[in-house]
Amino acid sequence: MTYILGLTGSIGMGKSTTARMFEEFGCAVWDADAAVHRLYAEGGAAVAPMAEAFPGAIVDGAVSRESLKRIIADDPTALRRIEAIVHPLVAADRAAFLADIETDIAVLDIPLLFEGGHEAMLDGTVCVTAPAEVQRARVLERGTMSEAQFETILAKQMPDAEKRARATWVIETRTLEDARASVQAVVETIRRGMKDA
Ligand SMILES: CC(C)(COP(=O)(O)OP(=O)(O)OC[C@H]1O[C@@H](n2cnc3c(N)ncnc32)[C@H](O)[C@@H]1O)[C@@H](O)C(=O)NCCC(=O)NCCS
Ligand SMILES: Nc1ncnc2c1ncn2[C@@H]1O[C@H](COP(=O)(O)OP(=O)(O)OP(=O)(O)O)[C@@H](O)[C@H]1O
Repeated sequence: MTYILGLTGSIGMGKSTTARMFEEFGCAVWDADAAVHRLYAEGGAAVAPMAEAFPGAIVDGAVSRESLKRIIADDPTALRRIEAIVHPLVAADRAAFLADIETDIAVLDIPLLFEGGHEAMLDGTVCVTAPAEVQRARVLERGTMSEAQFETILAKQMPDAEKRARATWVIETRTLEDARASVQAVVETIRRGMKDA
């Protein structure tokens, strides 16, 4: 039996970094953002439907994130239409990953886990968190997003406090050492529970 653990947290809270730690402890990880990257790449399943809905978003046979960000900035309702195309394709990618699992724990890194109503398919959830000013500084330091783009994404996400309240476990991502210790504790708790069950 595989324990299916959802991993979430708001933008820049440390999901990808924490997901790699779960890998270090022997969990298989599926990353929703990485799935979107595959779908947007040349030959990816999202290219044709996106080309139909947003012809201006296609550059060199792939969906361009830079173009999409401009489209969303001009028309915030575009994000919903993008999601309607992308999310069913992401769900199919996730189902293919889950069909092939050989580890005792599978981690699904899903930015919009609670917003998307994915809890029913999960055995437990982890929310990664850091103070709001740390989050803002991390996202803006990356230099891939303007302050306005950050605000648009943030406004669409469930507040951090609500995510923390809904999660089975909360992991603070202020330091790598503390986060790694928390990941280890979660993995051990799950493995103990599986042995007892
Ligand atoms: C808006 C886009 C173009 C921004 O691309 P960019 O490369 O700059 O950022 P990236 O994809 O790494 O997203 C950064 C973070 O923003 C947040 N975010 C992304 N998409 C969304 C969304 N639809 N709603 C709320 N938050 C989102 C997530 O926390 C994500 O980790 C891109 O995220 C996109 O095409 N999103 C629509 C597809 C989607 O819903 N993806 C979410 C994962 S299923
Ligand atoms: N435990 C931690 N201690 C210190 N810094 C961290 C920790 N976790 C993540 N970070 C830093 O925070 C930034 C964001 O981390 P990461 O890319 O993992 O977040 P994310 O939630 O996956 O982001 P996004 O939602 O944008 O995809 C990175 O610069 C990373 O180095």
